[in-house]
Amino acid sequence: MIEFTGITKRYRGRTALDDVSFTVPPGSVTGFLGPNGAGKTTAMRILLGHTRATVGTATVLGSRYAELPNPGRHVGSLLDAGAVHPGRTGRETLRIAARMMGVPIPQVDTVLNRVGLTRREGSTRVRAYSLGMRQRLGIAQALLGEPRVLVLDEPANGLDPQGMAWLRTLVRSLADDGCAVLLSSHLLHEVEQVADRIVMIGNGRVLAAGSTRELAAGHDLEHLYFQLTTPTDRSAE
Ligand SMILES: Nc1ncnc2c1ncn2[C@@H]1O[C@H](COP(=O)(O)OP(=O)(O)OP(=O)(O)O)[C@@H](O)[C@H]1O
Repeated sequence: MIEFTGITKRYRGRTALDDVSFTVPPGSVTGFLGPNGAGKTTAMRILLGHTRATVGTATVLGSRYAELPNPGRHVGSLLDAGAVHPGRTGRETLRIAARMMGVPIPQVDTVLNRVGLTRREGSTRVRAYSLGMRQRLGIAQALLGEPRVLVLDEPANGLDPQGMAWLRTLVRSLADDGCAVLLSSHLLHEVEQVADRIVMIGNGRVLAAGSTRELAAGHDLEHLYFQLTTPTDRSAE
């Protein structure tokens, strides 16, 4: 379970999040939607203890992330797939993470296999990875500790159509096994297919939250999205 309660985040007078409250229940996928700059990554960074909220609390499994013993065993996250040492191989990257989390080393090959990276790709330095391969490695790292909560920021970035279909199946099966999954994306059609619930934010505020079916209400998510989010007039900037 993930719980955001009254989260406000201000950066030098600019409000990135404004009194944001929502939950992500276990056994579900919650799609986190909103235009560029809406505050999705900021909310996830606060949840994962990368930055502090100005006001409010964000908890995961009932505790603040920093208070969880060995958090990687409870919460898997993918925030920036590019933030991996380029000189290490995928397998080395995961082995280091496994040692830090106290995860048995054979689990490294299990997750590499689960994300569809071959043995050869696992032995390749990350600098030679495509965007999609980096994304898969990031997802492998998120899965390493067999967490009950997953926080994935735009995990479909760079994945080809097969990769996106694979990601949908993976995320669905994790939720069906009881995981609470929070997944941000701009790919409305993808989210519509996999998410049980939607939280839509704009300008740092929750615009809509509820079951995907109820929110789409006979239309599709894109319809709702355009109804709720007013595009910024960039020509005026
Ligand atoms: N470290 C920071 N310092 C100042 N402002 C920041 C910082 N991080 C984010 N912001 C601002 O907070 C707001 C929300 O940004 P955030 O990255 O959370 O949006 P997002 O919904 O994830 O966007 P995108 O879809 O483009 O990834 C933006 O106005 C952004 O410029």
